[in-house]
Amino acid sequence: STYCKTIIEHATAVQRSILAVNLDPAAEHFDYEVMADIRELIHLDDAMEDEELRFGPNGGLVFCMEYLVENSEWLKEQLGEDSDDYILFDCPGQIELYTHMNVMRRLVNMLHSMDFQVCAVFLLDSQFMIDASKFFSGVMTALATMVNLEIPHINVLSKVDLLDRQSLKQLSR
Ligand SMILES: Nc1nc2c(ncn2[C@@H]2O[C@H](COP(=O)(O)OP(=O)(O)OP(=O)(O)O)[C@@H](O)[C@H]2O)c(=O)[nH]1
Repeated sequence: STYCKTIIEHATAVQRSILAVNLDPAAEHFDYEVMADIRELIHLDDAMEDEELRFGPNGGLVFCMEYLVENSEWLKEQLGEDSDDYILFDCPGQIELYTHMNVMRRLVNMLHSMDFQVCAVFLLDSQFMIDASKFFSGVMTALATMVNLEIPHINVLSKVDLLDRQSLKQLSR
């Protein structure tokens, strides 16, 4: 969400129009306007509070994303027909959606079928880069996501500003 906010602010400063869509059914707040919000279709609470479904947070989130893909007409309607749009989709953070499930891949396929050119921007906490086991975990997670989604993919290190001097040295190394 911070990435989306920052890019939208940058776009405004350079007089480009970038739209945003919230695809996180559990989002509590974000500091930018969206053209569509999955929570209007389904909210995580709907899946967790339903007497029949009785999902926990993870199962509920997967259910919501599958519900979105199965109700693709809703998203198509929200996105409209303007082919020049540049749209940021703020996606949920649960990593299994990207590494070994196919729901986000199905979402990508759906966007492709609507003639969107889709690029993944993978945010990785820079803390992951300064410790050997976390480094491998972060790199392998990014790789699994690339293999799973099969689209152009940009890895972005976030929270670099929070690293201390020692960690920054480690990061450059
Ligand atoms: N200092 C600093 N804080 C950051 C940075 N990126 C994110 N944060 C903070 O980290 C917290 C989580 O960031 P979000 O952008 O909400 O992360 P998210 O992945 O959208 O979170 P979910 O809603 O769980 O999907 C917020 O308090 C942000 O202000 C960064 O680059 N530097």
